[in-house]
Amino acid sequence: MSASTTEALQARLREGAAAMGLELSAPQLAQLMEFLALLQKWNKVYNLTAVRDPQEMLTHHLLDSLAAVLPLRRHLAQLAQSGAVQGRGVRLLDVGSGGGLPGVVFAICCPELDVSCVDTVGKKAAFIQQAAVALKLRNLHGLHARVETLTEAFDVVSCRAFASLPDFVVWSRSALAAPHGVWLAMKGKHPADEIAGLPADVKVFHVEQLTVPGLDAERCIVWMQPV
Ligand SMILES: C[S@@+](CC[C@H](N)C(=O)[O-])C[C@H]1O[C@@H](n2cnc3c(N)ncnc32)[C@H](O)[C@@H]1O
Repeated sequence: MSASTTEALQARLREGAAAMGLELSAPQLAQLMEFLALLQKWNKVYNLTAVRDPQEMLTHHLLDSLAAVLPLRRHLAQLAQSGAVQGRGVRLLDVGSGGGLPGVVFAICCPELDVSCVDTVGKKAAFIQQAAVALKLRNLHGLHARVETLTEAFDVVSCRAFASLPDFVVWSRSALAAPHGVWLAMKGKHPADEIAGLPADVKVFHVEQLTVPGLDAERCIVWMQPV
């Protein structure tokens, strides 16, 4: 990327974050830009995303993932207040993370959170490990596994563009900490049919509309918990 392209992207990132009311430090903005460059550089090798244009990567991947950060920060604050995770850090599992979306963005924007990105494709998990080293993110880990095989307990289990809500919760249930664990599913338009197909012991407690600057599309988070 040329210096002028990088500058223009950086300005759009800063403006997008500000439009969402998201406070990011200068080092966090720099890490997000570096992550974008890594995605661009390694996409051909690792086949991380079908999106190739850096401008589009910024809106469709970075800003789209950033839209979930304020809701996530709010949930982390509630979790801390509840005392459910006293004496340890909060752990998040990003399922089918691919090139690290939204997991890497969460790890950058929430340094107190320990983020594991799981994917069945080994080279994608390897890319996450490589990104953790390059971006000096000690709170980021790449796991090469099928989510169904995980048994470690995570306080938040997220996904974006992964599977239907019923498949997501059934496949990742063994990785959700009881009783306080929640699922955070990033979706397009309100997925009423998928919600209707959820197992009876999973409750949707909030469908949160999101606005992504520069993206003319419906977005929401479906928050769920076991009952
Ligand atoms: C469409 S991609 C989405 C990637 C990323 N979350 C994003 O928003 O760009 C779905 C990813 O899920 C992974 N995947 C599919 N089944 C899986 C499973 N059972 N466990 C873990 N990862 C899985 C695939 O390898 C793929 O990388």
